[in-house]
Amino acid sequence: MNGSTGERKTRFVKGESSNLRKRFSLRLRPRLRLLALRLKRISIRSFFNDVRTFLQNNIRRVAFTTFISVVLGFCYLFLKLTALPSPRIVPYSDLVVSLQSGSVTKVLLEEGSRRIYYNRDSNTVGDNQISETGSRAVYVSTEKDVAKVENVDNSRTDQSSNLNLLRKLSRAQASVPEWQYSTRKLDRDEKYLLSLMREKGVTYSSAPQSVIMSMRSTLITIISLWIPLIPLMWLLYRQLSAANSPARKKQPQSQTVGFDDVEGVDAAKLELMEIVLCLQGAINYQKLGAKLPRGVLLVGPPGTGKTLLARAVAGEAGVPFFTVSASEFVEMFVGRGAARIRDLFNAARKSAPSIIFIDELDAVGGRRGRSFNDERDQTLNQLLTEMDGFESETKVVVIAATNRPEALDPALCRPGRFSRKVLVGEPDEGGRRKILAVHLRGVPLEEDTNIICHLVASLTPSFVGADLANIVNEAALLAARRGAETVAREDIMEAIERAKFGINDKQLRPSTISKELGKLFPWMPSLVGKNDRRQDDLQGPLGYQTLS
Ligand SMILES: Nc1ncnc2c1ncn2[C@@H]1O[C@H](COP(=O)(O)OP(=O)(O)OP(=O)(O)O)[C@@H](O)[C@H]1O
Repeated sequence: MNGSTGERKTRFVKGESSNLRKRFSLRLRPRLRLLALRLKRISIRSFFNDVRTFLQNNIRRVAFTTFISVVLGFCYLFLKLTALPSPRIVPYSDLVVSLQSGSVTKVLLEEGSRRIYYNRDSNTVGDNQISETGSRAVYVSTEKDVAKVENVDNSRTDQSSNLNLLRKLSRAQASVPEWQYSTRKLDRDEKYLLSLMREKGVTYSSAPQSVIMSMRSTLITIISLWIPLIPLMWLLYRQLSAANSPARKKQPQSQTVGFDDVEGVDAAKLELMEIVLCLQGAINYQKLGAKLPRGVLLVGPPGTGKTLLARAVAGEAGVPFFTVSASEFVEMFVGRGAARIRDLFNAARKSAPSIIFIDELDAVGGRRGRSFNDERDQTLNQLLTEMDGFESETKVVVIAATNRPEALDPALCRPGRFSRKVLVGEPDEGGRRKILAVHLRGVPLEEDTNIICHLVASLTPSFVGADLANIVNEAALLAARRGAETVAREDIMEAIERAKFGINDKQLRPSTISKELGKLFPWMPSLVGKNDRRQDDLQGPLGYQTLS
């Protein structure tokens, strides 16, 4: 019986180990093979190349991180090397009681602080105090330990405990501080303390804190203060660096847009033409004692071409053009927006004659005192000051655009600032025709451009320049989707329909989408084939199978 159970056991163990081996071969082997393959593919040279390119791209960050790590490393080393066993901190009354009992041997009064260090005669220290002190006061018990060791040695009852005690003793001696106790001095008690020490014949002296120790405590204070401040500093740094980044620094742009590119806003064009002529010096306004208009405010609904007009002014005048959106001045930190306005105007003054264009002026030019946003008010004040600060001969014109002139602070619109307001309204039919002609310039049409312009202009009342530009673009895209060489009338009609009513249901039908996708990606038979076959309830949410 026993033999058979033993056999079964060995068979069972064998079976288990073979199972394990199977599992190993099934799970681990392929993985190991894959890992080996991957490791083979990684060449050391490419790895070093990657590291080099990473370092080249992030040299500043790497240098900064290394510097911080080295500094922290040094701090750690310094703290570690200068670490001394600290004395036990006790209440002031303990010092007085010890002095009275005559157990104090030596006292040091630290200069420049209220700290007092003292030592006691260890023979008079009670057992209860030793246990109380814990790890810090192991040194207090050194002599007692010696006595204990001797006793234990004599009796030779337990050699291992003897060894343990010896080890403990050596560790204790290594951590013996110069001063056993430390306390804080009480105000107006020096006289009593001194008289008590004299009376008991205690050795006392005073000394300044050692340089290393004062450095150590300063370092600890700095580190403990800075660590919680780091996230805040990081936030501040990011804000400031974002504000001062080269991308944000205003560079003048040379414009390639001219008045020929802006149509349907003839009255506004005429007004601005005068400024162009003044900047070019074609009109001698100074001879008659006139001043160059400081600011021009373009007012009108969105998409009517205000930005385009401002660009055209710069393009026609051939002067540097500084363009900003007023929302760029809205900063988190008080004073940053104002500083950026100052920078912008300084840069424009340096490259005068020049044009500054501020888009969406209402973002900073809203009435002051309406909100608690002090930062915005400061930015606006700075803008007002800068516009006042132009000398009469400085040829810098500020053009601003807004859709909400009623929201602007009245101080912005007074003469000398944005005194000239130019309305850029919705174009009439003739205007729309001209705008379409501008945008159809580079588009190959099946029919005559004039006919298309007339047709589209008549079908799009209340459309602005941006809408018309969008219609032309959509039509071209639809034609490209068809694979056509030219834009047909149908494409334009569909683009108008889309602009007016959005993309309709008919176009969104699954079959339509699959057909369109099939046309766009004819090399994907899976897409075309499956979609043609599967127009039933098994289709995906978009009416076609997934590409995978
Ligand atoms: N009068 C126009 N002539 C030609 N193109 C125009 C005209 N108006 C608008 N566009 C087209 O619309 C686009 C957007 O126009 P733009 O940015 O100048 O409008 P905006 O009035 O400044 O709008 P917003 O008030 O929203 O900033 C232009 O890039 C241009 O293609």
